[in-house]
Amino acid sequence: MDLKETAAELLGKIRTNAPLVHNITNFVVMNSSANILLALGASPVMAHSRREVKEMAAMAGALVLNIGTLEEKWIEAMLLAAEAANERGIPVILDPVGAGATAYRSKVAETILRKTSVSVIRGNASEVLSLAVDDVRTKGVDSSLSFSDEIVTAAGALARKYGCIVSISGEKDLVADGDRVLRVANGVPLMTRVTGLGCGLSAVTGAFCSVAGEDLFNAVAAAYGFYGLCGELAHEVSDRPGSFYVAFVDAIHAAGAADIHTRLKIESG
Ligand SMILES: Nc1ncnc2c1ncn2[C@@H]1O[C@H](COP(=O)(O)OP(=O)(O)OP(=O)(O)O)[C@@H](O)[C@H]1O
Ligand SMILES: Cc1ncsc1CCO
Ligand SMILES: [Mg+2]
Repeated sequence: MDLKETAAELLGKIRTNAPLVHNITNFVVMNSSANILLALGASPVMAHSRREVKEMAAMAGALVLNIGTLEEKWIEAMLLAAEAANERGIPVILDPVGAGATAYRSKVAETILRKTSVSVIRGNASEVLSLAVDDVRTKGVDSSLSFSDEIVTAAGALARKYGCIVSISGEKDLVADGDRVLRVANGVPLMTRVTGLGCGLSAVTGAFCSVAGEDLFNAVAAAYGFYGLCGELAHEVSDRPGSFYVAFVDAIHAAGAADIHTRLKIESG
C-alpha cells in the first residue's frame, strides 16, 4: 500500500475508533495538545499522578511522554506509565523537549530511553542530536540547528541504539529507523511561531501509532505528513500566529483523505 493510502486509512481508523491517548506532558501544552487530539478524532487524557498512571496507560492506545516542564515526581510517573505500556505492547512516544539545553533534561530523556522501551522519539533537530552525540547544546526548547548529513546519521544511530523510530521535525521532517529514512516536506514555517505545535505533533504521532498495528514507521511518517498539510491548509486562512493556531485546529478536524491524496509529500532517502 502506498503512503497516501496508509495515511488515509489510519486517519479513518482514528476517527472511527477514537483511541485513548494518554499524555504525561508539560503545563504549556496540556490544553493545546488535548484540543489538537480532540479535533483529530482521538480521545485525549492528561494524567500524571503516580497513583493512577499505570492504570491509565494500561487502557490507552498510546502513551506520550513529554519532558517540557519536568518535576521529580513526574519522572517516576513517566517510568511507571511506560512500564505498564511496555507490558501490553502499547506504543510509547517520547518528546525530549529541551534535551541538550540542561544536563537535567538530557539525563532524564536518557533514563527514560534506557529503562523503558520507547517506540518513537519525536523531537527537533537540536534535541535529537544532543541525545545522539555528546556536547551538543540546545537553546531553550526551540531548535537552533537545521538539517545536515550529520543529523541524518545521528538519527539512524540513535534509532539503532534504542531499537526505536527517531523522527525529527523541521523544514523537512525526517523519520528514521536505523535502516530506512523518510523525509516529509509538508508544513509551513509559521508552525514554529505558535508554542507547542511540536508537542501537538508528538500527541498526534501517538494517535496514528495507536491504530497502526506493527507498522509504526509508516504511521509516524503519515502523522507528520498529515500534521504538516494541516499547517498548509491553515496558512491559506491566516498568516498570523494567533488566528493561524485556530485555523490549524480547524484544519486538523476538517482535513480528510482527499487532502492527503492531493498534498501529502513523503519521499524516501
Ligand atoms: N521551517 C519549517 N518549514 C515548514 N514546516 C516546519 C518548519 N519548521 C517546523 N515545521 C513544522 O512545524 C511543526 C512543529 O515542529 P517544530 O520543529 O517547531 O517542533 P518543536 O521545536 O518540537 O516545537 P515545540 O517544542 O515548540 O512544540 C512540525 O510539523 C514541522 O514539520
Ligand atoms: C515553551 C516551553 N517551555 C517548556 S515546554 C514548552 C512548550 C514547547 O515545547
Ligand atoms: Mg518540541
